[in-house]
Amino acid sequence: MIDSYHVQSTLSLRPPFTLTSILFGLHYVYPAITFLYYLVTSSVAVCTLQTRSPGNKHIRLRLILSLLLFAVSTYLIQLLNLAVQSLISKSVIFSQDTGIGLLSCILVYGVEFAGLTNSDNPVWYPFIGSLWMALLMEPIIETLAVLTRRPDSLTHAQFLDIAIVAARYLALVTVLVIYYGLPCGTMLETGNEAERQFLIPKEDGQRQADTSAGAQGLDNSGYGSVPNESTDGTQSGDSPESAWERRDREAKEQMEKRLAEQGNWFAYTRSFMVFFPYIWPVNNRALQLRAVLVALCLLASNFVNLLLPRQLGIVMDSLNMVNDKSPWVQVLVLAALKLVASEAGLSFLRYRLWLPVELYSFQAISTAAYAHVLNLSSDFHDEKSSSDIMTAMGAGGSLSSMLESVCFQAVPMLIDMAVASVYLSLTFGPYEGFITIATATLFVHIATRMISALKAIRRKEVSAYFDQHYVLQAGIQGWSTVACFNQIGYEKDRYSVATKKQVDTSMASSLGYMTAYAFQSLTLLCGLLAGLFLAVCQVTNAEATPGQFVMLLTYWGQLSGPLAFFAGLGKSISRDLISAEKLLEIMQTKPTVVSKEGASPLDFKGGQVSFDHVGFSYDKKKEILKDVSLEVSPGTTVAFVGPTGAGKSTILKLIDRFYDVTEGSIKIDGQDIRDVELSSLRAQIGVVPQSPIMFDDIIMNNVRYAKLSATDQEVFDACKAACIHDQILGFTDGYKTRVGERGIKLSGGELQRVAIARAILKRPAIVLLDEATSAVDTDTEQKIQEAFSTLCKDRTTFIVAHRLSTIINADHIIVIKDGCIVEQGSHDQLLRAEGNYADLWSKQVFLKPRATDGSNDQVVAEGGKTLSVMNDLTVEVTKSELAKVQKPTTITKSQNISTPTRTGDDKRTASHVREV
Ligand SMILES: Nc1ncnc2c1ncn2[C@@H]1O[C@H](COP(=O)(O)OP(=O)(O)OP(=O)(O)O)[C@@H](O)[C@H]1O
Repeated sequence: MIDSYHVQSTLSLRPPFTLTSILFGLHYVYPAITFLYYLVTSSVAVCTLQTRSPGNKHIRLRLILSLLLFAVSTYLIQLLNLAVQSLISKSVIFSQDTGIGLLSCILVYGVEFAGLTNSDNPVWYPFIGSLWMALLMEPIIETLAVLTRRPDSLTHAQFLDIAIVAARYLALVTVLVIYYGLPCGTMLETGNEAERQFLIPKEDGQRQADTSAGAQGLDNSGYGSVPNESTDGTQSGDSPESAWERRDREAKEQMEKRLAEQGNWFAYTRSFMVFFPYIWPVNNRALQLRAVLVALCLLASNFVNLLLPRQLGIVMDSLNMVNDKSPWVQVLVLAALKLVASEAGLSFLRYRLWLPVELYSFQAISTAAYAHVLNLSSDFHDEKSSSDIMTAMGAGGSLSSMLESVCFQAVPMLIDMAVASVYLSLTFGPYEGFITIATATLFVHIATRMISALKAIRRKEVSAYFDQHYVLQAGIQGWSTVACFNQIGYEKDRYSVATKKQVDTSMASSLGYMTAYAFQSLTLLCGLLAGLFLAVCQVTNAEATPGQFVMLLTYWGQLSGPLAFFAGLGKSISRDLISAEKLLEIMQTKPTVVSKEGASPLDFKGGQVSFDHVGFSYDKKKEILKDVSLEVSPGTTVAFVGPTGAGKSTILKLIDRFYDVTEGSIKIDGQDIRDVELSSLRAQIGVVPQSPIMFDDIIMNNVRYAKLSATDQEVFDACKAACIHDQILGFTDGYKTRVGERGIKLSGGELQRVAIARAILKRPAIVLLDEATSAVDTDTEQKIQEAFSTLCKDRTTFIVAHRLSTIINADHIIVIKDGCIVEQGSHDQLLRAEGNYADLWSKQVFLKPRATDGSNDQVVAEGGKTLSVMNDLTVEVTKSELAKVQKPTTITKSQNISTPTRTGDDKRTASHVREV
C-alpha cells in the first residue's frame, strides 16, 4: 500500500515537460536557490567577520524593513486570494507546487527579514542578491502562471493576483533604489569620540572601570571594605570582577584580538590545528581504524533512525490489516531495530570503539600541556597564577568535546533531519516536507534568539556562583586570619549575601530557560499540529494509511532533540573555543630560557664564575642590575649584602638561568651559560631559596627529591648535616610525617633546614644560598654553618645573607646597592673602608639593657647607660668586631641601641634601631 502510494504521489508530482512543468520546477527551485544563496553568502559574511565591521547600518533601514515586510505579506495575500477563489469555486484551483512556492517564499523572505532586523551591522549583499533574484524570477513565474491559468479560475481573482505581484515588484524595486541611492553609512551621524560616550556607563564600562581601579591598586575586593548593600540586603551590582570573570574576559579579548588579526574564522580555527596531533591519533593505525568504524556506526544509526518510525507504521498497519504482513514478525523486526538503536546496541558499540580514541586525546593533550608548562620559563610563571594555568590546562577537554559535538552529534543529526524531511515529503507529499523544514527553521530561530536573550541572566548566574564559591573558599582557606581578627560574623554575612545572590540569579535563569523551553515546545507543537492535520486529511481521503500517521508522529518526536541541539550548537562551540583559547595561548608561548640548538653539556672544571658587565631587567623597563662585573675563583665563597630590593637574589637567579641576562654575560669555567645545555647547568647547581617550598608529601620524599636515587641513609646523613635529623625523629611519624601544602606544617626554621638537607643531598658543584638561615635560631645557625662548611667545601658558593656570622666567613663580600656593586673586598677591608658595608655592619651590632645577673658583655653607650651586646656571634667575636667599628662612647643617640628582631626587614637592615 505504502509503496503504491509513493509511486502515485511521486508520479503526480511530475507533469509532462510543458510550460506547466517549467512553472512547477520554478516554484520549487526559485525559493530553494534563493535560500541557498542567502545561507551561503551570510555564512561567508559571518566567517570573514564582515558582520563585525561598523558602518553597515543603512540610514533608511526602517523603510527597507517595512517594504520587505510588505513584500513578505504579499505572498500571504496571494495565498489567501487563491484560497478564497478555491472556496468560491468549491474546488482547489491552484496546484500543490503553487502553494508550496508561495509558502516557501514567505519562509525565505521571512528569514531574511528576521536576519536584517536582528543584525547590528547587517551585511547587505546576501539580501540584495536575493532581491535581484526575485526581480528576475517574479515576472517569469507570474507570466507562466497567467499562461497556464486553469480555465475555471476567476478572472477578477487573476487580476488581483497580478496586482499583488506588481505591488510586490514595486516594493522590491523601491528597496533597491533606496539601497543604491543612499549608500550605507553616508548619512549616519558619526559625532566625535566624546559625544559618543554613554552618559551612564554600560555594564562593560563599569567592569572596565573596576578593572583599571584594580590595576591601580584600588581593588575593591571586599576584604577590608564594607559590602555595598542595597536596601533589600543584596549586594549591589558593582561587585568587583571575579577571577572567573577576569579569565573569561581575558580569553574573549584574546580571541577577538586573534580573530581580528587572522581576518576570518577559517584562519582563526586553523590556528587550533596545533592540537590536531593530540586529538587525532596520527601515528596509531589501530585507533584511526576505530574512528572510521565509529563513523560507520553513526551512519548505521542514521539508517536505523529512519527505519524505526517506518517500522512502527508497518506494525500499526499490519494490526489494522491495512497490509498483509504478519504483526508478529513485524513486531519482532521492530524489537530488533529498537535493540540496535538502544544503548545496548549501536550506542554501546560506538562508545566502546570510541573510548580509547577519546582517552588517547585526553592523555596526549594533558601530557603535552603539562610538559609545555613545566618547560616554560620563570617570566611566564611569574605572570600567571597557578589557578589560571590549571584552568587553561583543563580546557583540553573542550577541544575534544567540540570535535565530538560537531562530528558525532551535529553531522548525524543534520543527516537525520534531511532524511526525515525528504522521507516525509515522499510519503505525505511536499506540504509535509515544507511543514517540517519551516518548523525546524522557526524553532532554531526562536531558540537562538532566546539563548542570546538569556545570555545576560546566565552570566549573572555564573558570576554569582563563582562569587559564592570564592567567599566560601577564602573563608575556609583564610580561617586563621578570620578567627584572629574575630571576623567570623562578617564572613558569615558575606557568605549569606553571596548565597542569596546566587539563589536569586539561579531562579531568574531557571525561569528564563523554562520559558524558552515552553516557547520551543509550542513552536514544535504548532508544526506538529499542522503536519497532523495534513496527515489526517490524507488518511481520511485514503491517500495515506494510519500506520503512516503513526510514523509521522514518531518522526516528530525524534525531531525535538536534534533541533534543541542545533539551537545551542553555535553557543557551545564558541564557549569551547574560548576555553581552548586559553590553552592555545599557553601552547603558543615559547620559553624564553632554553638550551640553544645543539648546545653541549657544561664542561665543569672547578667552578670559576665570572660576570661580565651584566645588566638585567625583569620587565625590560626597570633596570634591576647594572653593569655588574665580578670574578669568582673556584671553590671560594662570595657573600652579597646590601639593602632589601637591591638585586642580590636576582644575581643568584641569573646564575642558574631562571632568567637570562639582558646585557653582558655570565660564564662558568669560561663557558657562557647561555651556550650550554640548560639541564647540565642546573645539575651542577644546588639552591637553598629564600622561601623554600615543599610538596605535600612525607619529609623523606621531600628531601629525596634532590636525588631520586638516594638511599634512606643518604637522606638521614643530609638531614643530620642540616641539623634537622633529631627534630624530624621527634615528629609523630618521623620521616613519614606529611609536611602539608607548601610545607605549612613545618616552622620557618624547620622548613629552611629541610631545604638545606635537600641541597646537601644533591652535592652540587656550585651552591646558591639565598638567606638560607634567616629563620633559624643562633645555636642552630652555628650548627648549620658547620654543615655549610662541609657542603661548600671546595665548591663555589654564592650567599645572600644579612647575618654577621654568615657574611664574616665569606672569602669575598660584595655590597649591592640599586643593582650596582658599590663595594667589594674582605670583611676587614670593607670595615676599614668605612663605607656602606661598615655602616650596615655597625647597625647589626645589637645592644640591650644589662642583664641583672651581669651575665652579658657590657658596653657603655652615650649618656653612660650600661648595655649588653646582643648578636648572633660569640661574645669574643662580637667584642673584637665591635671594637673594629665603633667605640661604645661614639654610638649616637639615633642608632645607639638596637634589639635583634627575628623577622622582617628590620632584622635585615636594622636601620631603625631602638632601645629595649
Ligand atoms: N619576578 C620578578 N618580576 C619583577 N620584578 C621582580 C621580580 N623579582 C624581584 N623583582 C624586583 O627586583 C628587585 C630586586 O629584587 P631581589 O629579590 O633581587 O632583591 P634582594 O636584594 O634580594 O632583596 P631582599 O634582600 O629583600 O631579598 C626588587 O625591586 C623586586 O621588586
